[in-house]
Amino acid sequence: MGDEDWEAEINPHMSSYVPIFEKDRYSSGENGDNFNRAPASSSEMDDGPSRRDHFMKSGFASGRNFGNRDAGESNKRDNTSTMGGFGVGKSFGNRGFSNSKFEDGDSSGFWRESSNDCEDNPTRNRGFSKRGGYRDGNNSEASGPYRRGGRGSFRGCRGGFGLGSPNNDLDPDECMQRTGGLFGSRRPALSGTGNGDTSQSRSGSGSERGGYKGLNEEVITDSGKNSWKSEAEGGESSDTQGPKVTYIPPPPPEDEDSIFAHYQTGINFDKYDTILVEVSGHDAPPAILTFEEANLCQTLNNNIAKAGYTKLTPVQKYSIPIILAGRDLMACAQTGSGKTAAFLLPILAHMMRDGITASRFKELQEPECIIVAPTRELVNQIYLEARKFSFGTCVRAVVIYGGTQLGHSIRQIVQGCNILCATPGRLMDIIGKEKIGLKQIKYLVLDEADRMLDMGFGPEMKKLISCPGMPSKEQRQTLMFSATFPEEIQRLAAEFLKSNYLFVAVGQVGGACRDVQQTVLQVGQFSKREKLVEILRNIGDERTMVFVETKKKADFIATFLCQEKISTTSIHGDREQREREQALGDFRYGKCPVLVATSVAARGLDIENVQHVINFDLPSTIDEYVHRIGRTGRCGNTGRAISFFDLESDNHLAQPLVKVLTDAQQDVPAWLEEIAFSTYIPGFSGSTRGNVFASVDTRKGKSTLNTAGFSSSQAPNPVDDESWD
Ligand SMILES: Nc1ncnc2c1ncn2[C@@H]1O[C@H](COP(=O)(O)OP(=O)(O)OP(=O)(O)O)[C@@H](O)[C@H]1O
Repeated sequence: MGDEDWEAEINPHMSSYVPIFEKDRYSSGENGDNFNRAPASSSEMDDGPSRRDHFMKSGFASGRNFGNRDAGESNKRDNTSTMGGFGVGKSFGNRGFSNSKFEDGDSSGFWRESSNDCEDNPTRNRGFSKRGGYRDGNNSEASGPYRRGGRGSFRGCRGGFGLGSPNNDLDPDECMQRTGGLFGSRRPALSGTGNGDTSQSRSGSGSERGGYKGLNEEVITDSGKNSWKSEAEGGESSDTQGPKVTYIPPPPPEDEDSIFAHYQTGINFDKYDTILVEVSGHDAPPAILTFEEANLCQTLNNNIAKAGYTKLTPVQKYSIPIILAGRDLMACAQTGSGKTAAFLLPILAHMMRDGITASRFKELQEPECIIVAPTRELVNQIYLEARKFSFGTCVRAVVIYGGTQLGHSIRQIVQGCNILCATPGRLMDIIGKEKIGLKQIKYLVLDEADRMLDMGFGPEMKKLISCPGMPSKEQRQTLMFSATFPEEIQRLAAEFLKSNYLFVAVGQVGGACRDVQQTVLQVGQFSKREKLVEILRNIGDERTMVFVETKKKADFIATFLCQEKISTTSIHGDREQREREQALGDFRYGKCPVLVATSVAARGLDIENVQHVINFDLPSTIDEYVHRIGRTGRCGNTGRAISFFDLESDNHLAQPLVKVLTDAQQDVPAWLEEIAFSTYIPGFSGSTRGNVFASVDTRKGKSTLNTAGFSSSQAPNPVDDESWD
């Protein structure tokens, strides 16, 4: 089977640009292997692909203070149902006008996009350097960071995107020929093996390239034609097809300072305590209030202290004792509120208590814990957290994910593996290759569980739990975490969990983080770019993520911003893994303050000091919106989210958006309320687009009618998955 969301099934010659500095760096080694280092170390702790943000910085502290919003609300510690005062949202209709200064810009300066998703316009005053770099009409290659960002950052731009008219679109095949020619001479220099081909994002047929594809996800076949390809038709495990992926991610730094580097909690961290928590299910153990109460071993406590954790977040207060008590758990808590540690710490505590044998080299490893998550960067992040908290213990965490050399994954595993962090496709591959046995599994964790169980990954997860050797749900502990949990997905999840699982809801299930100041602007399609530039110029150098709906648009907008001399990089499923990690690194470490991303970057990524999220395109579901804006305002820090609402295409989101804004006590523009009312359907129970999140544990029966009068939520529309592959 294939890999995870990030896996692009896209023609090799349509992969994205490689920034100049990357090329320079890679080409300095004979095979670029100064970057693609083999995992030579035998250290048990030294494997793992990529870097993490290691800066110690004070949190972003500007923005609104919601200090008094939750006043009087408090956690209770009932065993079965613990309620506080959160979520007393205003019903919509009672909001005034937004004072936004960005209301509905005009269309001047608009530069019309082709409706052709391929966006491969050949030329119009645009030429490209041999390496695919963007040149403007004056033939002057952009310099500095702009040059880097602009280097062919728009895939279609290799054939010339820029100001091309919609009628000038290249046929995808032609585009690929062009780009193939351009990149043919470049790629060998990047190869770790000298085979001249490092592309991890090849279209559908590659052994590791295509990876997992959910139903209806876009695939561009070798012939260059888009096609819809089900997971059964190809994917990562088809080793015989296509060129091998050779990318070996660099190991993360191993010094203690780097391992424990963290950013500061923000001014609103203490306000987490005022959020309502509801625990449902029978015989829930009481919450703990301090780390000491968890009674963890000394090494774990030391690691917690070194990580800078002094106080539990609500999801940790409730989840840790539940997991320590051996219960299955479905937990839903707002973005950036510490769900990762909420499952890692008790699992590690159990492992330490049970005295697992130190891992050692073995051809077949039998980990005690498997953690799956939907994107490569997210599993890598979870791995780094696991490595941090298991520091100084004999527990060995390993990460494997698609887009990297399979042999590298195997080498990491055979050195010893207690906790395996994996994307689904690579995990299934490794299981198929009998490098991982499942008999010892005691903990199965689904992070971003609603995503892991939806129609994209659900079948893969079902396969996982039915793999030979996998202990039955009665025999293992299954833990699910997310910030959103649509009802339908909750029902599916029950199949994975013991019937007496507990459900923890911190705040409103699916609610947005209140530390994010949300603004919705009415901006028509043709005014978006101008508005974006205006906003980014106002923002200055503050770290900003710009979400767009498609991979191609991500490149397009990134290139456009580079033209505007705004240092930008991009991340999406069509980029090679090395490029994605480079882009994320450039963003994390401040080389590029703007990251244009598809929804692949919407979930889980914990990047320090992201101060703004801009939804250039609104996503098609409200849950996706909640995850996207959750890239800012993390861990008690404040952030801002600005969303462009296009009357032509976003009306379906008006109702749930008003609901989310209201619940998070944000201003709701009058025009948005009007649209919400005009599109209001009594008894509305959700559609595949623009649905409203569930508000309770589904075992309680019908979901609670929320303040806006809607009730249910559904799995993401398959169409949305374009940006996830
Ligand atoms: N108790 C704590 N004290 C201080 N920092 C914490 C604590 N718990 C978590 N953090 C930090 O908060 C940040 C966000 O945590 P994490 O990534 O686990 O959030 P999350 O709830 O999983 O978010 P998302 O829903 O976006 O995946 C991380 O940098 C983490 O190290």
